[in-house]
Amino acid sequence: MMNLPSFRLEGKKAIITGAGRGIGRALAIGFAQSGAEVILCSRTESELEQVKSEIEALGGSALVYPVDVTDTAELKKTVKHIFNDFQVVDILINNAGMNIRSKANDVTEDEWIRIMDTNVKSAFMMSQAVGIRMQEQQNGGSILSVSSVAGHIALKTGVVYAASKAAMIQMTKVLAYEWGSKGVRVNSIGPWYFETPLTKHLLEDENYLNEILAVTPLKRVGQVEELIGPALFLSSEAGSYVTGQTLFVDGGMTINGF
Ligand SMILES: NC(=O)C1=CN([C@@H]2O[C@H](COP(=O)(O)OP(=O)(O)OC[C@H]3O[C@@H](n4cnc5c(N)ncnc54)[C@H](O)[C@@H]3O)[C@@H](O)[C@H]2O)C=CC1
Ligand SMILES: C[C@H](O)[C@@H]1OC(=O)[C@H](O)[C@@H]1O
Repeated sequence: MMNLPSFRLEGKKAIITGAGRGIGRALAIGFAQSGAEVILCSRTESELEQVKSEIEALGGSALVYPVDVTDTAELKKTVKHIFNDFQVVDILINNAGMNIRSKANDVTEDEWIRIMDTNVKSAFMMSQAVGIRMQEQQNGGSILSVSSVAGHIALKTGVVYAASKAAMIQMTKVLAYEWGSKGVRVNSIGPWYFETPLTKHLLEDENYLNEILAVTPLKRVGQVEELIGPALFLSSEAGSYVTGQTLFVDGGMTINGF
């Protein structure tokens, strides 16, 4: 008889950034339904309160910490506040992100700063602030960043966005390398298209959607609920010997078969 690994999160505390809508909201609800006490972070308090209400209606537990993750001082103060309230945090999900889909010829310095600050700097600063505390915890912790297939192959969704997501993949490897001995696992997931407020307008364009489906072996875009399983695997005991990896959740898109 083998000890089957658990995907359950009872007794675990999980911080999720960008938890107010889209992928972050789905992961927050899914992790709460898996037993975790979820700590909801994003700029929009009203969205977070709505997700908190949804989680509580399902019998789960959630707390709201509004924060702009691009403001490092505010981010560090919020993380300190969270640890004062919880003492231990077991899981961090770096999900907050954005995109401005400019062609390379048209990218402005402000666009570069906004995308890199939101997608990469915030993920590193959160990982550092939370990871330093996780290294002091008896059971370490798990950090999961939401990258993208755009960090692995060329897309037409913006060169700066792609660079930011590639940076997250490499950051994942080096943090895993440095923190493994302290029991902190660091991984990322790389989604292809999922219907969220970030992508809804794109996926409503029939021609654009057909282009996506033409390169997607499963011939459909993802549903945000389909990210919960991969995220749970990497964040729970079921993924206890996995670190430094990026799991592409992409309908097969990155295999580029012909
Ligand atoms: N939807 C998709 O097809 C894909 C999304 N992704 C990534 O998944 C993550 C979530 O994307 P979606 O849910 O689609 O986007 P979304 O736009 O629906 O949600 C983004 C979330 O991040 C939060 N956020 C943005 N800037 C913030 C800031 N400065 N401080 C705090 N919170 C902030 C927003 O409030 C929102 O809750 C992003 O990192 C995105 O790059 C990756 C691949 C595909
Ligand atoms: C697959 C990409 O990550 C996806 O493409 C977009 O246009 C959005 O920005 C999503 O991130």
